[in-house]
Parts: sequence; structure tokens; C-alpha cells
Amino acid sequence: MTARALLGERLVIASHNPGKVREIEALLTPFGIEVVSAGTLELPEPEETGHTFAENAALKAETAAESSGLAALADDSGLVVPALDGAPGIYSARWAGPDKDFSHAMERVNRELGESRDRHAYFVCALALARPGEEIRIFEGRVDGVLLWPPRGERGFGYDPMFLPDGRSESFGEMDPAEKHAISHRARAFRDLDSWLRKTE
Ligand SMILES: O=c1nc[nH]c2c1ncn2[C@H]1C[C@H](O)[C@@H](COP(=O)(O)OP(=O)(O)OP(=O)(O)O)O1
Ligand SMILES: [Mg+2]
Repeated sequence: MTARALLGERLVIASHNPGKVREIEALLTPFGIEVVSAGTLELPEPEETGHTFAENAALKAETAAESSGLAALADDSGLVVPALDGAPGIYSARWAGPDKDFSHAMERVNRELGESRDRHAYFVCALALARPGEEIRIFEGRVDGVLLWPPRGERGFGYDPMFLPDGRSESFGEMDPAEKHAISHRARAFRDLDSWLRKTE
């Protein structure tokens, strides 16, 4: 797949999470690509049966590309806590249950950590880019930090209020979105995508 082909087309953002779609739209702005979300096109939400972030991202991008006939970009991401053997990891969304209750998911993370002295965690983002009938591409990013309790801030989404990125004094829930976009796992995956686009131009 070439950058030229991609840049001349409409791109589906293959995500049903409004917090993510908002961030992806902001991160895509400099690329000047016309985007449409999976929700707007009423695309189905596929079951995430993969065992890795990359597999689930690929599955979501391929499903969206096939059902829309357009190029599609999917994001599979999550919070990895080494002291919890990597949980919630690819199950990060599922820990919030059908009501997407992240206060409950954050409480579970904190409860399972208990008195553990190791509160290190990182977010991972795998982006998958698919065009109908073409080989899929994966881009990845990660950001390290520590888990706070109680959670802080109302901005962002998901586990943001309990995540303090290394070297910062504000949680992702407190930060201005532009600051999160400068350092987040998602921003780093976009940098990876950007350097690939430049190479293939
Ligand atoms: O920057 C982030 N800040 C806070 N929490 C985050 C972030 N990035 C991922 N997360 C957590 C919450 C999210 O729900 C889950 C991803 O799960 P994941 O399956 O990739 O997304 P999702 O089900 O919410 O939407 P969709 O699959 O339609 O793209 O990890
Ligand atoms: Mg999902």
C-alpha cells in the first residue's frame, strides 16, 4: 500500500469508542486525509477474538475495509500492569463491562494491586491500516507511567484519570488534550505511521 493511494481516499476510523475517535481525528489532522467514522457508516462492531493488540487491530481494520470498500484505520489499545501479569491488557475495554463503566474498571485495577509496591503501568496502542484486497500494516506505540489512587481529572477517557505518565505532574485525565497528544501511546503509534508514509511517498 502506498501513501499516495491512501492520501487520495476517504479513510474509515474503525472504532466505536467516541473518546478514541476524537483523539484519532485530532492526530490525523496534519495528514489532511478525509475521514469518516465506523459509527457514522453504521458498520458492525466485530468481536475482538485476537490474542494481541496487533491481532485485534488488524481484525477491526480488515472488517471495516471489507464492509465499507474504503481504506480503514483501527486502534486496539489498553493498559498493561506488569504487577498484574499484564492485566487488563487486551481486556481493558471488557473490564469496564457492557455499560463501559471505567470507574468500576479503575477500582478493580487498584483493588487487584492491593499493597503492591510496583505501581508501574503502560498504555499500548496498535494501529492497523487496511485497504480492501491489500496487505495490512501495523504501527505501535507505548507510554510508561504509574498508577494513581484516587483517580484525578475528568478529561480524556477510559483509564486516563489513574495514569500519571513518567516525568509529569498531571494525570492523563487532568492534561490538556494537546499535551496528551504529544506523548501518548496513540501519538507514538501515529509517529510510526507518519514515518512509514514518508518512506513510501
Ligand atoms: O488513551 C487512553 N486512555 C485511557 N484509556 C485507554 C486509552 N487507550 C485505550 N484505553 C483503554 C480504554 C479502552 O476502552 C480500552 C481499549 O479497548 P479497545 O478494544 O482497543 O477499544 P474500544 O473497545 O473502547 O473501542 P473500539 O474497539 O471500537 O476501537 O483501553
Ligand atoms: Mg474494542
